[in-house]
Amino acid sequence: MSSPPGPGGISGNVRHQSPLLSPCSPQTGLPIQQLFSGTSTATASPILSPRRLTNTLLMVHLPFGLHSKVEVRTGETARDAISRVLRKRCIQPSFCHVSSSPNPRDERLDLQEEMESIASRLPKKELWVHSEYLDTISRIEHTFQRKTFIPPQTCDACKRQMWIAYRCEYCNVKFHQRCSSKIPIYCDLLQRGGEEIFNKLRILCTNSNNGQLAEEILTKFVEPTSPSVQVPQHSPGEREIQRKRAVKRTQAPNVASIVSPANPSLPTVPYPRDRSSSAPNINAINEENASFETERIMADLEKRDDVKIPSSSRIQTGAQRRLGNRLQAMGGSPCSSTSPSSTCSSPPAHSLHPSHLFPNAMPLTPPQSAPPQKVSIHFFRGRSKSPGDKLDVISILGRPKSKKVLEEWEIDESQVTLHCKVGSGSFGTVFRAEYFGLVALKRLNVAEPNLSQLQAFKNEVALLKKTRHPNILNFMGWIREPQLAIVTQWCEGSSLYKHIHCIEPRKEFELQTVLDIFKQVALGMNFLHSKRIIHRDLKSNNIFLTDDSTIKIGDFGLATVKTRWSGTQQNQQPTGSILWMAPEVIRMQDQNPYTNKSDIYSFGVVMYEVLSGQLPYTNINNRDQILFMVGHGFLRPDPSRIRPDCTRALRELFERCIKLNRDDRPEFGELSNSLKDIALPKLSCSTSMPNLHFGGGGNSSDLSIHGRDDYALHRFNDTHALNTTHIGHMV
Ligand SMILES: Nc1ncnc2c1ncn2[C@@H]1O[C@H](COP(=O)(O)OP(=O)(O)OP(=O)(O)O)[C@@H](O)[C@H]1O
Ligand SMILES: [Zn+2]
Ligand SMILES: [Zn+2]
Repeated sequence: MSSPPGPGGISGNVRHQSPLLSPCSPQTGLPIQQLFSGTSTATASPILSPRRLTNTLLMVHLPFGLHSKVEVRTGETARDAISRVLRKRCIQPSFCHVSSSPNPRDERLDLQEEMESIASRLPKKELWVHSEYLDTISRIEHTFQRKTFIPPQTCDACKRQMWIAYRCEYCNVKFHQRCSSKIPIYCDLLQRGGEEIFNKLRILCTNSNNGQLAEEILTKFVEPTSPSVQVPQHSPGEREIQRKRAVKRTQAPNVASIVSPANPSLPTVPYPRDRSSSAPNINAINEENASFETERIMADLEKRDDVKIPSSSRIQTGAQRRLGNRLQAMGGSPCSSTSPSSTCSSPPAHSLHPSHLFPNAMPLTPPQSAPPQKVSIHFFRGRSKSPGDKLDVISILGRPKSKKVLEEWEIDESQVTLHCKVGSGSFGTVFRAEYFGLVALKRLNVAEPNLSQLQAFKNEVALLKKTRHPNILNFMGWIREPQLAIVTQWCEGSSLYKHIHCIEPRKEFELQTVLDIFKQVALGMNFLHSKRIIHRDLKSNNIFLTDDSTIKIGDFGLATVKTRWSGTQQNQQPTGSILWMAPEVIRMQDQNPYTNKSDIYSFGVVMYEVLSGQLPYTNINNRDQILFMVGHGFLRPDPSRIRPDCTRALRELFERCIKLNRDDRPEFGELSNSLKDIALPKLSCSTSMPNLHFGGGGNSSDLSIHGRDDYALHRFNDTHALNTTHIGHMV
């Protein structure tokens, strides 16, 4: 996999300028002062140098307000050490220089020098990587506006048509809300063009270390009509665009006035920039213009001997090129340097490069040290919203009330009549309701979903739509306002949990019924797994028994929502009910411990509930102790509690499902077949184990919070103690 370059970077298949090379490159023609690029030097060979760590860390301040700690390694040059950090963040080293002060105009450091000796001279152990150039042409955050596109346009991420979507006012990247995780993290201001960027680049040309770069870009992109550049013949359409663009230029404000030398720590160029100074121009002509310009410049650059254009760029479409940074042609290194000291050790942030946008796109997560708000959902508020506006579902997904257009499977809540609250789980509250018949409406506990939560919700809804199976609870739609909710088929017959643990007098299923329940659950789960859906919360509470003796599995899907909803806790702590959690889920050592096999484990616990008529570990009042012991394999549901008429084959299946090592557990397909093969003795139950009629216990008062207190004890976050005398089985 080739790693994506950062702003101004080039893609991985281009011969790169190693940071090991010296600063004077005849190949690129870049100025000598660009210390990060250059030709080879005899000094500093980190391949041969010993890599002893000195235990010293330097704080390195990076462009875009990022920062990072850099390990000082014996024998490593500053160029190698800092390049490594920059590439991780998809920032092109050749556009940067380093100094020991926050002022970009202060003296630069010689990057041939070893980090160790530089560090010894720095009292505060701090370095600054400056790039006035990058800071002028890009920034870390976009400014998104929700827009209606008439006629529809193409999403830059998924390439599908879009009518209502988002567009960055500055770089013109446009995308469906659902595609937001695939757009680049850096906003490419050159995409917008215009007088402002033109002026800034002009100032850079004369005043900055990045002067030559700025000039190249200025002549190649922003000022195509400059006399130094041959302008190819445009079509009549292009000429019209050029004409309109010229008009726009004359109207654009003179940004020189925003340059403020008042603060001595700031350079005399707009650094940092003031972006509120001019109204953004987001008209379509600009977009088209950017596209023509980019394509023309790319074609022009391709003819140059000293510039290597990545082949991926040649086959890009106009839209991709708009997103891709034309600067990639101007020299620099790909992320995947051959230098052993400059490989990317962590997933890079988004860059402007199109290859980053499309396949293998990473979620829109800021680099570790980036201020989180910069890429947060708050950019989706748009400027037109009043400052006090709360970010809620409506503001993100909202449309004018008068023109309510429902999306696929979306239900208008005014069409639903709520009857009563049935109960609440870890991530929502369930209501019995009426929507063309009885339904269950689950309102999700989320007042202010962030973008990834909303996205997760929509993704989950897309999954729910695929689930049509007799043993899977029917999904009927979702509700946007006033609160995110899902609507499913109603199960009058109540859950397996209530049948086993709550409804009095306690009844026990006939063994044939037990087998039937297991078979149906296994069929439903096998179907879910065939659709690549992991339930993650399979338990007797989520298995419903209907009047016609059919089992329905509910509460699957929304799995991502279940974990993401808990925000930053996501990967540190399992959420939900602990008794059904597989040991590997409890341990949470993997990034994602949920697999088909963790569902199988949960099914094993359900088998235990049905076969023993009780919950596991009811003798242990301490939840942490249960977690610790189950997680380490010291405790498991006690097979000796299983009813005596249970066949050996069934018992063995149960024991396989709860194996500590998940590889030792079966899949639901195999389990289904094994259950089919189980033959029961003719007289399987005593008079103390009456058959259960699925329809029993199913009136609306039974459906209230009946049994919830009992059940709540087993939730992960509950602090009550358990108080029964049955024992768990120590392994
Ligand atoms: N489709 C349905 N028909 C009938 N009752 C339902 C339906 N869906 C949920 N319920 C009931 O509503 C209550 C709350 O369900 P909910 O899914 O919110 O919690 P849970 O499954 O117990 O816990 P969690 O969601 O944390 O796993 C439960 O008692 C459940 O049996
Ligand atoms: Zn899209
Ligand atoms: Zn942008």
